[in-house]
Amino acid sequence: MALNVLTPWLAPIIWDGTYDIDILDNQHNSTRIGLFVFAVKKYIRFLLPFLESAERYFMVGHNVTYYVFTDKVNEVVKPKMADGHILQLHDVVADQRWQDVSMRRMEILTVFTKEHMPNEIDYLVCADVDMVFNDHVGVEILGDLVATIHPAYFLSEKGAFTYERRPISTAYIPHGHGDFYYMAALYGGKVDEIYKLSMACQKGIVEDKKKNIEAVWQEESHLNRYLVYNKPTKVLSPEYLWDTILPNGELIKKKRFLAVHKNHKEVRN
Ligand SMILES: CC(=O)N[C@H]1[C@@H](OP(=O)(O)OP(=O)(O)OC[C@H]2O[C@@H](n3ccc(=O)[nH]c3=O)[C@H](O)[C@@H]2O)O[C@H](CO)[C@H](O)[C@@H]1O
Ligand SMILES: [Mn+2]
Repeated sequence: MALNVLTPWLAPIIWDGTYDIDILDNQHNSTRIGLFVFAVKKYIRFLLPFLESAERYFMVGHNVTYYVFTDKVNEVVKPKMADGHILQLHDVVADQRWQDVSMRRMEILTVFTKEHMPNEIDYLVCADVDMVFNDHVGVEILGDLVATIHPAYFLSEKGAFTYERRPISTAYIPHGHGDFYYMAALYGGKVDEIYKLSMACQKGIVEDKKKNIEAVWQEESHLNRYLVYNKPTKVLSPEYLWDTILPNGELIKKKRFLAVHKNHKEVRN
């Protein structure tokens, strides 16, 4: 099985060994990078390990601003941070359903990528909080529009991708369309690109809600729909999103960003 390093539209797929970090670090010596994360309700428990692991592995030596959104600003324990790193804490409503918390991220992104972030950062990286950095994740992931291949589907036939297949949803992707199944737990890009992406996804989410439907994988379905018709300029291999319970781990030499195992029922209620 050959693992591709280039998409059919000639965007690089980033694996260990495809880039020289010294060259890239130099190119980005004044780049400002944001990391956007929600830690709402019980998910606050994941925040400190997430941030501590980010301090160890994420954009080391660069300017980083963490944008943390939580309903428990007063409970946040701040990690020890490197010089030039900033932690911004923002209040966000706690939706009852975990699906709504997860989708709320798109709405917040439409606001922040328009009003605050353009003056503060050049690139934004959006992540799930129930994750830990486990190896280097650096400026090699920066690009205009960047998405990560879902680690459960990197060897799958397109027909097996769990895109939204109901035409009534705005996230609908017809059979035969689409290139990869991307996971919403890590994506990013230039601030104005994430503004466009979040606007499109949020619009779709709202339209679906009006019709009383919810895409099969919530905002991940809308993200996939957007990326079928707006191709990412860089694609991250499953090195950048891995879960140790998955098969084919021997193909993934660097496991850079790992899912934390959780009891879904307990943590979501
Ligand atoms: C294997 C699997 O089932 N994957 C799906 C599941 O991912 P996950 O099981 O990874 O979703 P999740 O429970 O991590 O929720 C996504 C993120 O929303 C935030 N959050 C969520 C709930 C909450 O009470 N508080 C909070 O802060 C938090 O940043 C979290 O990491 O659901 C997502 C929701 O769209 C995607 O569809 C994923 O494909
Ligand atoms: Mn998650």
